[in-house]
Amino acid sequence: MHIRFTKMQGAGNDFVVLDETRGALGLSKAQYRWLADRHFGVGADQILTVRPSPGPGLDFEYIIHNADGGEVEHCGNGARCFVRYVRDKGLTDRNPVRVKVQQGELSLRLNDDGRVTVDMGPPTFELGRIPFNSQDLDPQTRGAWEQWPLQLTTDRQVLVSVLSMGNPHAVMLVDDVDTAPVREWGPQIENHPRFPARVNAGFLQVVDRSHVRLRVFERGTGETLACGTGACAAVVAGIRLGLLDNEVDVQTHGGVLTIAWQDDATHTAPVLMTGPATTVFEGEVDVPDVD
Ligand SMILES: N[C@H](CCC[C@H](N)C(=O)O)C(=O)O
Repeated sequence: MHIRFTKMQGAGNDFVVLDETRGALGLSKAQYRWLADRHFGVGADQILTVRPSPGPGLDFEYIIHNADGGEVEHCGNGARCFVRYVRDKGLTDRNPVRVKVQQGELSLRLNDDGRVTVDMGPPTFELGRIPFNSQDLDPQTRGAWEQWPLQLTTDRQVLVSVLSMGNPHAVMLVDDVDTAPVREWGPQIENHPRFPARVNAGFLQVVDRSHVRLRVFERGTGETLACGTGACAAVVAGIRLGLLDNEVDVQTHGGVLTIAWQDDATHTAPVLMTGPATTVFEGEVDVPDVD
């Protein structure tokens, strides 16, 4: 199948963007995986698809597939590229743009300085909705685990704060992200049996109350240069642990994301993420009928 695509990146998290506003491409999981493949395909962390509005009050539907071909609930860096794409392609002149994702709706605003601010919605802490499997735990232990951080047994005991930004995250505090065992522990946490849908594993170094460093071993992709939902999850965890103020610059290998969360006793305030979104090149390719 011959397709056109746009290559984009947000803080080094890179994407192939597909336009299905004039008709569905009907790609298979294997074809998404091929598009993401950095040797046999185009190469990307995720594949983003723009689809027509699914209903009133919404401008588009936003679909995300990981490099392993699996469809997922959310991609924060991708959301910033999404609004850059639909505006640059003349698919809308609205600002902000409202899009439907699996778990809800997002508002995406292109700022005058070229950065993009996304209202990522509120975090979710209820273990069953992350999802985090705690059925075998007695209610008292389970209740305690709701209070964070949770003990995970990998090849050693690790403490993680678990939450959802629409997609699942486990955030672990480390002294130095440069020496953190991301490649060793990332896959163990990603595939831990406590996470029936797997999980994105964040490694968070607190520099001061408004600056952190972060590496994320992403579910279905591996370590990326930046993870937008991971930056949101890490800052939310840091604020709830009393380590961070309510606006934080997150230094990733690919750039800086600014995350703001005005937490209160209900923990239901929306998380705002601001960062870059860049078009790298336009392309077209014959996607093979892989399976
Ligand atoms: N790997 C993530 C999806 C992409 C998230 C990340 N690229 C972002 O910017 O939020 C997951 O499986 O939930």
